[in-house]
Amino acid sequence: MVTEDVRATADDIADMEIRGAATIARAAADALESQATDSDADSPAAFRAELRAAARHLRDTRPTAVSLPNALRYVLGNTDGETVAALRASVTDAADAFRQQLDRAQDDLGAIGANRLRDGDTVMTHCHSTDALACVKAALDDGKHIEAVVKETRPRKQGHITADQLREWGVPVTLIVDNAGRRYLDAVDHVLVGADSIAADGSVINKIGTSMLAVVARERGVPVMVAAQTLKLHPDTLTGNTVEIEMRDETEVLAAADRHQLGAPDVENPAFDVTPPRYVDAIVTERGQFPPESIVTLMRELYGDGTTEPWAED
Ligand SMILES: O=P(O)(O)OC[C@H]1O[C@H](OP(=O)(O)O)[C@H](O)[C@@H]1O
Repeated sequence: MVTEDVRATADDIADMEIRGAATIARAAADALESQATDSDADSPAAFRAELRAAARHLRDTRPTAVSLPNALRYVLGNTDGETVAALRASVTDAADAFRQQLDRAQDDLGAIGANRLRDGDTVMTHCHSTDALACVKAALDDGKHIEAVVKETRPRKQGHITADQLREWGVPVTLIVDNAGRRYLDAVDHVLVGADSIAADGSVINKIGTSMLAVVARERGVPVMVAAQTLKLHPDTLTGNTVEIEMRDETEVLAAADRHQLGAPDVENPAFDVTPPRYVDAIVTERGQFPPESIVTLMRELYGDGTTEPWAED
């Protein structure tokens, strides 16, 4: 009942062919739309059940980036109608509106984040975040000269994607290994990262290594700026739930051939870590920039006191 298209998108998210919290959210909305378009359900109840099953299948791919369930919630929450045709049209409209909101949020966030960057500043990045890069792009569009020190970001080296994008925009880039982060902090004006989830207490859940970078940035007196549209706010944390940290396959850290050489050490590969709010100077959203401790106010305004799971089985 879940279409091939949805299964393929879910596989691509799980394998990180589709990655980055905002991009995952967009792909999830696209996939629900394609489920609705391809559905041959003969009753509204059957159509809704299919859509929920598709959402569950997508939801089960990666656990940490809250943009994924938030996207599913948005589309399912705006699905309405008395007939299959009306339901189908409402899913398309919801997916469209969601994509537009995503683009607008990133543009608005970029303009706000750019105000923190002065002409001649150098930023240090970790991983690849389209929200973070939107701030750099807006600063460039304002005519500012920005340079970047880009951390490689083991084990999957998403820093290469960041470096490519920045070079394309004409930003001078210095690529460094993760362990060189502290050495280069004295040469930068900001640490600029994205987020996969923001907790109600202002903790930032982002690519593994972010917390270590933030702690040494505080020690060196370099401000840490987190670019995260409100889609990254994790409503479940309002009720005390913690954010699950994805553990990925050990072969991303130790290839099978090397494992053979080394014997059998225990390998752990957490994809994300938690940076406590005291190490973060500002969370930049499309609704303005916030000290991390005050983000809970915005979260309550947008999500109320918790969330529903509209994909749950009847
Ligand atoms: O939404 P945008 O800002 O593009 O990305 C946000 C975050 O998503 C990425 O996770 P992964 O590479 O999918 O594990 C990085 O942790 C990045 O900071």
